[in-house]
Amino acid sequence: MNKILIIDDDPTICIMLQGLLKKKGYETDTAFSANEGLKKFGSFKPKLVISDFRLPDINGLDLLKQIKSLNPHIPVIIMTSYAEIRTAVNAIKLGAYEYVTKPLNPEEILVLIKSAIEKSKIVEKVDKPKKIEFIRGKSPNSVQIDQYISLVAPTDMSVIIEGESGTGKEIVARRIHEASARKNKNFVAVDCGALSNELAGSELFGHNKGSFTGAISDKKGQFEHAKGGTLFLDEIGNLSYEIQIKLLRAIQEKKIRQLGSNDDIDTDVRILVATNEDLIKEVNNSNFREDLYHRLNEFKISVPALRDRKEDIKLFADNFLQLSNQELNKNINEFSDEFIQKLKAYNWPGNLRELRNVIRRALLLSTGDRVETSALPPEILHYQETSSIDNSTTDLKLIQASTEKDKIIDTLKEVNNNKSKAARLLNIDRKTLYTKMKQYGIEG
Ligand SMILES: Nc1ncnc2c1ncn2[C@@H]1O[C@H](COP(=O)(O)OP(=O)(O)OP(=O)(O)O)[C@@H](O)[C@H]1O
Repeated sequence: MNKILIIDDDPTICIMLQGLLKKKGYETDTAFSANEGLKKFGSFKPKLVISDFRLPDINGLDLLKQIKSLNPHIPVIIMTSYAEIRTAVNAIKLGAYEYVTKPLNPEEILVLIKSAIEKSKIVEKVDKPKKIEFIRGKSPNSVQIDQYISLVAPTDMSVIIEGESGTGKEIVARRIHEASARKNKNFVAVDCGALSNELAGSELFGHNKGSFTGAISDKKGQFEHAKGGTLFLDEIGNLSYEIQIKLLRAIQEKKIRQLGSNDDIDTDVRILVATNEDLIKEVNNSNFREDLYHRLNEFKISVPALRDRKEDIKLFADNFLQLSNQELNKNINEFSDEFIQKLKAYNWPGNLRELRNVIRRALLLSTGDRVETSALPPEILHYQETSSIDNSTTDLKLIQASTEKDKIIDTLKEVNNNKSKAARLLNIDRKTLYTKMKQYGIEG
């Protein structure tokens, strides 16, 4: 039976989820704090964790990091409020499987849990990739990505795929693999964002029994699993300098060495990497090796943010509606015009992942034969009024506030939410930064 650990300090949520999951045949356990959750993680050995973001002791992101360092393959679903969507996006960068917004929708949870557990079984077995539903956009940006994919796929070139979280970088990588001569071999995706130094070495290159505490048996690395196929390294900027050196050697010499071994193993993999940082900046800051950067940068694809391809929103929304209809066994086939207008007005910090989630949830909440704006979360429904300013406004104070807010959000993103760094770059003190974040409703 599949075991699920629920972590939330709100007993009502725990009881609700426990009841729901038990009915569907899952075995569950609950914890009311992160520390209790970590303890139960060791003893209960769940197949999936669903955790609140706001916990009384450790915040959800730190808990996620700790869980991932114990088991990088475990799917973790983070529960959050809509106002915390940027944090949810960060959770995805750190390897969370998905986020769900409160109030929880039971059907949404069940659909996510089912697909997360199925997907984690695929990872365990390192199966052939599942056929993916890639939606081609029509905007000039999207058309160009498609052209780049067709151009680079048949070659064996390494590719850097850059773009914000949720823009579809992994899907682009899978598409490159599927259009390449390696398509009948494995596509192996490794989330480097969630790996500690030691784990990264063993995950990528494998290890021999006894090479470090906890290495109880020999283990093949993902390089070997991807033999003949494609290795996709997500969040590449997160790898330590030491691992970067090993990776460079693996690419240059086509040889790897398992941790604790003196023997070389030949490799034949195509490397695709993704990043949502500016890798050049990381090279200039000496966080990323320049030689590795140039090796990887044989070709670069920049996947645009959804807000920069708004012409595609209707197309993506229609496709996600069809997918959600299948997933949820529903049959609602259109949106009201106002619904689409609201989608176009919003700024989509979580990009396509957020759009897909919003559509799935809207479908769940819809009872008529059309999806109406009432099924939108308040953040999107009221976006124009609260979060952005009309281009035609002449109110200088409003313009100044909006620019300031955007600058703070961008800077925080740039420095991975490090408040001290952000304050320094913005030339204000930390206290002022916190006051402004509170004033503009920016989640930290
Ligand atoms: N072109 C596309 N066609 C269909 N679905 C897409 C497309 N691009 C993105 N998506 C959807 O958005 C979700 C996020 O995509 P993906 O995981 O590839 O993004 P990412 O940029 O790799 O995210 P992260 O930076 O968080 O790893 C996918 O699960 C998929 O549902």
